[in-house]
Amino acid sequence: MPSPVSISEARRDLRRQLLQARRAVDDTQRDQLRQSSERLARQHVWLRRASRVAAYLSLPSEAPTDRLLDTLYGLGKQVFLPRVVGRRMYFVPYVPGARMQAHRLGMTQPHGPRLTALQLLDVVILPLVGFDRLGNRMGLGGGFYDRCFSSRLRSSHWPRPRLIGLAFEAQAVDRLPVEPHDVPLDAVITEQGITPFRRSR
Ligand SMILES: Nc1nc2c(c(=O)[nH]1)N(C=O)[C@@H](CNc1ccc(C(=O)N[C@@H](CCC(=O)O)C(=O)O)cc1)CN2
Ligand SMILES: Nc1ncnc2c1ncn2[C@@H]1O[C@H](COP(=O)(O)OP(=O)(O)OP(=O)(O)O)[C@@H](O)[C@H]1O
Repeated sequence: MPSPVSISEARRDLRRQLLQARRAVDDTQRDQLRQSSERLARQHVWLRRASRVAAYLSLPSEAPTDRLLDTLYGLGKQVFLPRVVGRRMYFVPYVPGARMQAHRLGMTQPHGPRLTALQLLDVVILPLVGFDRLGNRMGLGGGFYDRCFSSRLRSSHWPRPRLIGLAFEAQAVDRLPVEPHDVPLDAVITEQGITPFRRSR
């Protein structure tokens, strides 16, 4: 059994490799992911039935959300974006064209009223650094999504929100080393389509 220190070290090494793989993705794959996410926003039952969906404003190397945000908004859904303040993350409404605030690491974040109950969200689209075939995820290492959805680890039944990662196939690995606080995904969307994970079907 590896010690917790070696798990977090293994995650750090893997994070570095996966960030490199993400930066190497070409424009064709980026466009394929834009198309795939738009199609799924229109057709997949979890998104079709959703009224409130949270996503994120993508950084240049991340899985792009521009088309997805436009599509969801155009379909009349209430769309939300994450806002990080200190160690906490919460969600505020997405308003196209609204002024954003510069944040660390080149991220921008919206202002706005905070959504108080996370169960009001039907779907959350998460940015990923990597994911594995069991639905484990890796982010930038801030633990923001893990802390936000940590109560999910203690409940056997959690219908909402569905947690869907958005990533390129190049970000997939067979198995990620996981720590007890890591909150798994219900599905991942890549340029090849959507893959639901077993416990969520
Ligand atoms: N586009 C996008 N938006 C996003 C995320 C994301 O991954 N992508 N997030 C996904 O989480 C949240 C913001 N995540 C952040 C993650 C790290 C740091 C940061 O400043 N990290 C420090 C070290 C952190 C520490 O050690 O505590 C740094 O790298 O200098 C800031 C925001 C919400 N919005
Ligand atoms: N529920 C929690 N309570 C307290 N600390 C937590 C919790 N979840 C994660 N953390 C802390 O956050 C840090 C991030 O760990 P991890 O490598 O899992 O990040 P990540 O999954 O890549 O990040 P993110 O969730 O932002 O995408 C760790 O140092 C961990 O101790």
